[in-house]
Amino acid sequence: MAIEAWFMDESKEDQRLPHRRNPNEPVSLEHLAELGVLYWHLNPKDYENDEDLKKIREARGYNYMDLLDLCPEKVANYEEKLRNFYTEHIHADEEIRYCLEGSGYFDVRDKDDRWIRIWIKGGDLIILPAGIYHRFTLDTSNYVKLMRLFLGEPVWTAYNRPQEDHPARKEYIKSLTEKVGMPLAAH
Ligand SMILES: CSCCC(=O)C(=O)O
Ligand SMILES: [Fe+2]
Repeated sequence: MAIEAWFMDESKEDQRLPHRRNPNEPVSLEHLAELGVLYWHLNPKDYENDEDLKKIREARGYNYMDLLDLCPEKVANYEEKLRNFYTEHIHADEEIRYCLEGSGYFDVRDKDDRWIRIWIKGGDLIILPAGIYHRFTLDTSNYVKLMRLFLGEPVWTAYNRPQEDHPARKEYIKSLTEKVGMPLAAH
């Protein structure tokens, strides 16, 4: 089972609705990989003893881990946090999120600045590269439990758009043009 992703419509309706275009315009995992977005599906049941998760963490150096249970009872300044999550931003580092329960939407910008909506459910682990514009919202189920992973001391600082001069943004743009430029360089 893989995640589902699609190009968003332009409607300003409730952010927790799917916002699919009509007809639906799906986005493949390959397209996401071109943007530097990586994905795994794991078994979230016994995550503390999961060998697959352990391998990914070891391979990528994710020594830090914590859990974020996104519900009003467990999160201080819940509404404000949700507002910040849905404000378009970048980070200086990767954003790594593993969905253990519930579901939600990660929106990322593609090369042409279109929003792609990625529907995360239990078992989905995604990595957003440093410097990619993105945001997050709960869906209509209104609940998600996420594991946050990080390499080293965690830094959660969000830099809201525009950030064209931020080193991570410049580095990300460069990584995209390098990927696109490769076939041309062969001539
Ligand atoms: C709820 S995790 C995703 C939100 C986000 O983009 C962030 O924490 O930076
Ligand atoms: Fe983020």
